[in-house]
Amino acid sequence: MNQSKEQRILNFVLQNAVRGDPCSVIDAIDTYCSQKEWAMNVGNEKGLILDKTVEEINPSVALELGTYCGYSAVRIARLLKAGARLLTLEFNPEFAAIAKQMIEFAGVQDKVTLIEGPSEEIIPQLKKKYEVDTLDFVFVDHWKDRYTPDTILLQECSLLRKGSVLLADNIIVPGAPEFVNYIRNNPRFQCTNYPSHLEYMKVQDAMEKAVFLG
Ligand SMILES: O=C(NCCCCc1cc2cnccc2s1)c1cc(-c2ccc(F)cc2)cc(O)c1O
Ligand SMILES: [Mg+2]
Repeated sequence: MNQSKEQRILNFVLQNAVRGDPCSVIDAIDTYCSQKEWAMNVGNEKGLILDKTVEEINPSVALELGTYCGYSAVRIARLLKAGARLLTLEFNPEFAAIAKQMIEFAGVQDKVTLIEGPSEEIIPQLKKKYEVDTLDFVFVDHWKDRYTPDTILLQECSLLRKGSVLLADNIIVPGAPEFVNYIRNNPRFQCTNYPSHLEYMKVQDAMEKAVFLG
């Protein structure tokens, strides 16, 4: 049975990065995916926007929708203060298995809770089952047609508080036009657009930051 692309990415990291060094894991994934096989990691250019947003907020509790191979989970977790935590949701069991190994190799497993399942099922469980009060930061990077319903669901589940920050990937490619329309016309959110490029490509993309006003 030949290997998946995601398994090849993990193998490259295991052979080329340094165990316990998140930056070397991030660099190895970016090297592989820019030189060998494209993959839907947020990448280094948009990754720097993610880094700056996380550093600005310094979240105690962060949520990621869409783990994939764990690239952005490692990027976020490496910046979290002692005691802070990241919950990351992945729908695909194969991707979740790769991400678990990636997160452990990077040495950030103590900060990260990887949850397998659909967002619409998991989000309503965050308070009771995962002991979340409110979320300081949400990185939105899953199915593009779930950005809006899940932003509504987060509000319905009282998981956002005044100042909670959402950062959404892929505003242009693949695109999330319904989300852009929803969030920019919603008086309860203060939005900022960050033009960038699709990971590992010269194609325009963007991220959208939305601060919940309560
Ligand atoms: O689809 C993308 N990401 C979503 C996959 C999420 C699956 C999940 C659903 C779900 C539901 N509940 C909980 C957890 C989860 S995880 C994606 C795609 C491209 C892309 C692909 C081809 C292309 F030509 C140009 C860009 C670039 C990107 O940066 C992406 O993020
Ligand atoms: Mg993305």
